Amino acid sequence: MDFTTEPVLQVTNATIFQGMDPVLTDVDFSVEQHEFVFLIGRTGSGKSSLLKTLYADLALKSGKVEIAGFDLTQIKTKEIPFLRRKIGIVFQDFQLFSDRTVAENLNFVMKATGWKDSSKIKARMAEVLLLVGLNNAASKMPHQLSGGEQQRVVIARALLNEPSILLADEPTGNLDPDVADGIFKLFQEINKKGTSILMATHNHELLRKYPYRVLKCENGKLLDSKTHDVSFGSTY
Ligand SMILES: Nc1ncnc2c1ncn2[C@@H]1O[C@H](COP(=O)(O)OP(=O)(O)OP(=O)(O)O)[C@@H](O)[C@H]1O
Repeated sequence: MDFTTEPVLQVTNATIFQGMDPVLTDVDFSVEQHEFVFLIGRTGSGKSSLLKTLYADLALKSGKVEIAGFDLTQIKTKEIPFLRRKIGIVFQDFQLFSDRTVAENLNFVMKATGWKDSSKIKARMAEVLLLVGLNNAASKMPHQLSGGEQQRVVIARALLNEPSILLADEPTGNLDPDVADGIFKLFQEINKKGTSILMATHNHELLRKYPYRVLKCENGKLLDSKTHDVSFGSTY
């Protein structure tokens, strides 16, 4: 557990690029430890591009980003796996291997992130599966699980290394409303235990129901509900 009061994420005067094209300019915001923040905006407005920049999938070419103790202006390719140990990622592009059991999926990530002791691996695996309410799923194949259960495994996987922040891109996107609600509540529980969450969503219901801070991508800028009047009516 980190007892400092530094923000877990600080973005200063950054430009977010896709190739040569700037998607968002003058991006300035920080996320404090324990904060839950929604990221909204129309399709194509730059939410995924911003999140991808934060976990160093897109290069930071301009401005400064400090996240989970890493400075992305200075980060070297070989350091990126260490960064990703401290950031939990729940993204459409980070799906489960369909030909491996849940335990094998988790084991793969643990091995890739430096876990060696098999009893510790087993214990941590059991812990994260319990946390997401799937204590009996270790030996199941992904196709034996519902969409919501698979998403819970993805979340369990993101939690393996006790990240200080979770980045989630539309984590409830393809789920029935009831199942989506359960997944959202799981994010809230994780947040209450101390992990910051930055979640991109198009789900108006969530925004209306939960008055968390909102960052909105609009016209190439990032608006912050802390300092702007951010609308999230049906028009975005
Ligand atoms: N791989 C890519 N190569 C080039 N341009 C891209 C790529 N991915 C996205 N873009 C462009 O970058 C801009 C921002 O897209 P991005 O995916 O970040 O938006 P988004 O807000 O996440 O959208 P959505 O809500 O549909 O997921 C768009 O103009 C998009 O066409």
